[in-house]
Amino acid sequence: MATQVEPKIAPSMLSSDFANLASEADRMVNFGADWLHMDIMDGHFVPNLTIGAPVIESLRKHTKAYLDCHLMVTNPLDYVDQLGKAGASGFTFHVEVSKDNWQELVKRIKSKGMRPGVALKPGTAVEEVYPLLEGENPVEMVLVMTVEPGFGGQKFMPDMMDKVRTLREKYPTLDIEVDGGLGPSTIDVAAAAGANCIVAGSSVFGAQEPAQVISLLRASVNMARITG
Ligand SMILES: O=C(CO)[C@H](O)[C@H](O)COP(=O)(O)O
Ligand SMILES: [Fe+2]
Repeated sequence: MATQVEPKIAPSMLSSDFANLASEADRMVNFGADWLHMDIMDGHFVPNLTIGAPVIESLRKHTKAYLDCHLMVTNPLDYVDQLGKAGASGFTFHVEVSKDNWQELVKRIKSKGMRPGVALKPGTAVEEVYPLLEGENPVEMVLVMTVEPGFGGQKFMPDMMDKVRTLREKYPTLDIEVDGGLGPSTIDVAAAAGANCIVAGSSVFGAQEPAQVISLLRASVNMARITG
């Protein structure tokens, strides 16, 4: 369906060469990335361990880019202050671990100058995020996982598009992000469902011409916005 929201193409730095993170970030911005997607994992919420606030702080010294942080951690509240200080731009926590404290989380995220978002795993019903969009202090983005969180390079789950469609119908101006298995062969269904923020790791970093993939992803979102 047609959307008024702008496309945001966010290469996932999980697929970058972590030993050269600053130059990888520059390369993606020069290729046309709007955001850089930073996957923060604690080895507990997901069976993988990646980066945390010290790496965000180091990267922030080298780039002005919007750092779209996806927190795959069991205790997101513990990360708010350090990530705010480190220079994160967006802070997206998982609904599965924040049912009891999301209001406090959102307030703290905003008070640290970051943009709050909520993510949901493939097995989580879309209705779970409604309260976070309707309260006094709503989140500003919903991230619909299209793979099980934890690793890059997995297969896109088309069944998740029902969640995207439902959210887009209910919230026409909401930023809806899809994450996992997005690339030239899967973008059209995600864009048609109403996703506007597109995370892509292996399809961008593994491409011969990453700039072409980024521009194709953007074109697909724009086309869906026009044709609805
Ligand atoms: O959150 C993630 C994994 O948990 C990543 O952002 C995601 O998997 C991106 O990688 P790819 O595009 O290769 O699937
Ligand atoms: Fe992610």
